[in-house]
Amino acid sequence: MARIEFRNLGHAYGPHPSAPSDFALQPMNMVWEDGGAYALLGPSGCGKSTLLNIISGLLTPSHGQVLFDGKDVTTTPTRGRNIAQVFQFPVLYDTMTVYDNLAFPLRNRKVPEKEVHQRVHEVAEILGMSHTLKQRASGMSADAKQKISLGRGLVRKDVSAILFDEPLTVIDPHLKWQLRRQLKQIHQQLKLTLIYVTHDQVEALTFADEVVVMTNGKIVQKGAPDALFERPDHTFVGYFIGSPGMNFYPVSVDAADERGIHIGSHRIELDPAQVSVLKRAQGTLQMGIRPEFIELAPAGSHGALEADIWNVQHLGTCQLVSGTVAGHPLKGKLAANAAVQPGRHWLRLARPETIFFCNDERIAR
Ligand SMILES: Nc1ncnc2c1ncn2[C@@H]1O[C@H](COP(=O)(O)OP(=O)(O)OP(=O)(O)O)[C@@H](O)[C@H]1O
Repeated sequence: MARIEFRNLGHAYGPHPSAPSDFALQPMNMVWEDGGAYALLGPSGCGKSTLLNIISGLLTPSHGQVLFDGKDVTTTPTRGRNIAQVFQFPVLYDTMTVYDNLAFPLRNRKVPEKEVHQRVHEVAEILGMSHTLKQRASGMSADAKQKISLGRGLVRKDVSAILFDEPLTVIDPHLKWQLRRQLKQIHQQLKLTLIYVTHDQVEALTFADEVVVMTNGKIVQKGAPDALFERPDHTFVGYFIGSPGMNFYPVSVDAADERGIHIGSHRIELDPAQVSVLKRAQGTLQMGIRPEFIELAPAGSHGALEADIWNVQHLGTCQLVSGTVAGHPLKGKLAANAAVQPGRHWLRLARPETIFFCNDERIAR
């Protein structure tokens, strides 16, 4: 396994890039630690495949360097990088048995048959495929074939990293959940460097130790799943992670007011320390609060505003309320036993978990 480092690495598909929008991947410095389990999460077109293809060597970056354990591999082709890849759709030999498919990457590297036998059985056991080893791949379901592809990615112990590009797309939802857990276990047992590309936050958050969130060719945060939820560094992370995502409100400050801020024409009281951070910031200010942290509050109380709630949905463990506050949309997850019905209610929006952003970047929590 390897430590992978990007040094000022970026990529533009067209010639002579100048503006940030010319880059599919904005120049960045970044380290993927040896043995780390990473998820690369972002919407379609944000640059995930470009980044993965640069690591695997399918694409040479237009800017900067890629290093594996300190060695510059920027122009080294894929076969010289010792990378295993698992794609969205099964890549295997239909006419071969499951055993021979799993053994292929090892035999290709001239691994002794005894070791092949041991490793194939180990991986088949982990994936729950031991009973199918003698079957031909051709007659198997799409799920089973993709499991074989996963196995082919996992079978070699000597790879620098294993790259997964949305590997569970064709898998049935129940099996998806099982496989995600298996992949996590495999990582814990084997300590492989795994990079898992997905646009599905549940997949990313359950699989990875560290989630790397991308938008518009830029990494906006790299962190543990709970950090992304509790302390998003960027409004995009607040919006993209969570279900529903964070609520955002535009904020203005008044030089003479040390204890409050405004959302439109509505004043909300904050701690003076928070107000002073906002006053020093130069740029567009926003307040972000996750639906999970909103609570009912007494009329006119500290940190609260009056909201117009037009829908209450009982979800068993909580009540999902939808409405508006100060003319902006609001989603809140209130306690299952909270006394709430459609109508006007005071809600506490400024809480210890509330985040303030300036020009989309977190400046205070
Ligand atoms: N071969 C190419 N030539 C020109 N532009 C490209 C090429 N491949 C990708 N792009 C552009 O680069 C940007 C990033 O694309 P990329 O495929 O890396 O995103 P992605 O996050 O992997 O998206 P998806 O999840 O849809 O695969 C997009 O704007 C895309 O249109």
